[in-house]
Amino acid sequence: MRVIVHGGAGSPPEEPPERQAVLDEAAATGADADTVTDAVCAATRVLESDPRFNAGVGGTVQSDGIIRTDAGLMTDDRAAGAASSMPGVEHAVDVARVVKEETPHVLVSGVHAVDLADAFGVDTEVDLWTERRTEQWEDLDDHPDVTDTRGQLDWLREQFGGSDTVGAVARDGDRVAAATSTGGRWLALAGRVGDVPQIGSGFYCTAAGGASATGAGEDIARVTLARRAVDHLDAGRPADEAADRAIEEFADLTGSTAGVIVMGDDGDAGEAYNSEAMQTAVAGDK
Ligand SMILES: NC(=O)C[C@H](N)C(=O)O
Repeated sequence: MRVIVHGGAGSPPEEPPERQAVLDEAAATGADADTVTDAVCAATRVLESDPRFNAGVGGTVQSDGIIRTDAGLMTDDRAAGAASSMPGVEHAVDVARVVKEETPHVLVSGVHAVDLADAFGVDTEVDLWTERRTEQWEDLDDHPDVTDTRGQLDWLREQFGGSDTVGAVARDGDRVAAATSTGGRWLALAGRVGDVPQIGSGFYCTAAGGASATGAGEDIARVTLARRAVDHLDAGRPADEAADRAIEEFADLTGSTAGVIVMGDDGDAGEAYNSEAMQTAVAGDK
């Protein structure tokens, strides 16, 4: 089992060695799993539980002061599941897996996704707030009036941002899986959903390989970044080149910043980003 993980594209992170150690642990945990789906879920769960990353515990806060999580998961047979806008759900990737394996759908959102999580034994009502997020929220000069949507939007445009999303791609022989999980972007409008749970944008997978994207979610969705990277694998390009080309196309089309990890044939792992930083880790045998 070969696994690559990322901890989000963005500005240089605080505590890079400590973050790298968690990414290494996530990749190694995934590489020990029995199936590619178990691998990407296990790797992602490690990152969702670590407060340094913007996924699960430590996710970003939306404009109404609520942390909501999103995730997507896809395998080489084009089976996919995603879940979005879930308050109190640490392991969003497990809910994406429930959607993929237990429902006829590809995306379930909001309180209904939380109910689905609960029905299949995924923990809900988890406290996702960390010290850092509490301080960031309390340090704001003012807080938006949640009853005034237009006023909130004007206020948000000044504050909006985000990084530290997580993702994993695994290959074992012919089998491939890709997963991405996030708290979204800092102070996005309540209910905003980014690229992460959208097939082809935040995650994508075919028999040729898989990809997990991170960065400015609205721009990633506009160009379906993960799909672009996998299309390059499908065209026979090695993983690093597939990732590079996808990011070049993304930058040309949007002028924005993002990163992508890719796993192609025989556990060929690649990555590219045009943000200032993106930490990754690779583990397991080719
Ligand atoms: N940090 C990120 O990668 C954010 C994520 N792509 C989103 O827009 O929700």
